[in-house]
Amino acid sequence: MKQFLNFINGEFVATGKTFENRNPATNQVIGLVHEAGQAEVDAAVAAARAALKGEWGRMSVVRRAELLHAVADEINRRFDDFLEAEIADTGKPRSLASHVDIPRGAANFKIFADIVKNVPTESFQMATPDGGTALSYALRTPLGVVGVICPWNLPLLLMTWKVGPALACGNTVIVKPSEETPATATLLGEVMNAVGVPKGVYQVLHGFGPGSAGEFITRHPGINGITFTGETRTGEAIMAAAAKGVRPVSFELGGKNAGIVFADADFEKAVAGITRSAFENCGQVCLGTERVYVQRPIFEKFVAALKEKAEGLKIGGPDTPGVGIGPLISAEHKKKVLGYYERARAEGATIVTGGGEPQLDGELAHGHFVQPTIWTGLPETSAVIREEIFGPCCHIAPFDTEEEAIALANDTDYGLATTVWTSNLETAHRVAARIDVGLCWINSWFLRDLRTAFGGAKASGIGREGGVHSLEFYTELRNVMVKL
Ligand SMILES: NC(=O)c1ccc[n+]([C@@H]2O[C@H](COP(=O)([O-])OP(=O)(O)OC[C@H]3O[C@@H](n4cnc5c(N)ncnc54)[C@H](O)[C@@H]3O)[C@@H](O)[C@H]2O)c1
Ligand SMILES: O=C/C=C/C=C(\O)C(=O)O
Repeated sequence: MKQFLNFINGEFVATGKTFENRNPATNQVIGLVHEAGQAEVDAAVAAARAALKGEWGRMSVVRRAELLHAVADEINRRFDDFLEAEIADTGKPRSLASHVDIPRGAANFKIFADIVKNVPTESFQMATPDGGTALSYALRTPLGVVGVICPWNLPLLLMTWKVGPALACGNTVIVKPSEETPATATLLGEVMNAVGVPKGVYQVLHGFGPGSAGEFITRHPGINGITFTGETRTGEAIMAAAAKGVRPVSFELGGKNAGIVFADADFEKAVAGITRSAFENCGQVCLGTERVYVQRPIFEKFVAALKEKAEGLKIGGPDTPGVGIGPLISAEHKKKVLGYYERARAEGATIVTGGGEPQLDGELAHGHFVQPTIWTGLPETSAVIREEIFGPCCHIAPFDTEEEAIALANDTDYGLATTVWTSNLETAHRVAARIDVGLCWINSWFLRDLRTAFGGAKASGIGREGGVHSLEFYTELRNVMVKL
């Protein structure tokens, strides 16, 4: 049985207190994960602190950048190892993991290795009251030891999206992968050792949230900042933990994203785009669309077209030929999603397609599969329209005017992402300027320029990461004033 060990101070550490890791496509146990306790967290914080005082803390930004490029190159050299690990942990289609998850795992190190070398800091000259002059300049210094708490939907991508800039800025990191997906974060420990990243710089502690490694990390006084991606309510708990010691937090949280399709949109592109945003990764993407608003003249045609697309998605495991949609991450999450399917039925939704479980056989018979599902006819107050489901489902409603579409899209506690489809650029820019989100895609979805600001407004997050924005969180900025 494969053992997923903690990675502390350059060593892989068993604790003997283990929990099962299962493949979501088969529900088979694929390994045992060694849960870290307070002692392991204390040891990791001490090692991270020592690394800051040692070779890593003295390292030039150019050398740090070289090491991060070497990490990216080693991920690419071991591409298949990371691919197999991610697929086993998530059950997602091989094509998705090989085109999105693993390539971004490497790219997230390269982009920040380059940014951190080339972004200047400010400097000013001033006339002083005594008739002299003064010069001020800014210095960026590392935040220190950063806690990185990760979700299970894009395990390597989302973990390295935080670790990349944190290390580029000279911090050390203690990573707590989701209990559902321990594999790629653990494998990255081998990469760090192989390329020569000093011990204690990158560490991995396995476990859960409350009463386990997650909480122990976020409450530890030796942690100087916390970056977290996960559910909004978890963010609230972590924010409370970070309050003691006034530690800064960077949050990427939940969403209930709208897709707005105007009658003048390129119809086929809009259908394809909403299909991806509703069903990719089995709907387990924070940026995904669970609320679709379609201008009335094309509403019926659009519903029929999305139904056809959803029913054309082949449900299966990572290597099922032509697979279009894989499993949900766990039996618990499947129960949650099916609960919403039932609530929609109970609230009188028109079930355009789906609403239940597919029948798969062989090794997939016990996987956590659900049908891609589309509803219409519910009021905006219904649970499936108010609450994040995080599954392959969406509700479609008609609208008449631009004003109405904006009001519908904004009527949510979340503010993460919107995707807008129109051929009128004036409409596109007007709508983008009035939607209360961190990310607005026009005639596209999940198109990513890593230099841009990424994050959510309202209950979807705190702060922005990406490009130079990551430096704002992962460094302290000191102003030095020199009297001349
Ligand atoms: N905004 C984004 O960029 C983004 C990206 C991916 C996922 N998400 C969100 O993440 C959620 C799905 O991921 P999930 O189910 O893993 O989220 P989750 O909040 O259940 O767990 C995320 C991580 O937090 C840990 N955790 C839980 N409680 C904790 C606590 N009290 N203290 C410290 N750590 C704790 C978990 O062990 C896990 O590692 C969805 O809501 C999705 O919208 C957001
Ligand atoms: O599920 C959420 C996806 C988040 C994606 C990113 O953070 C990214 O593309 O950098």
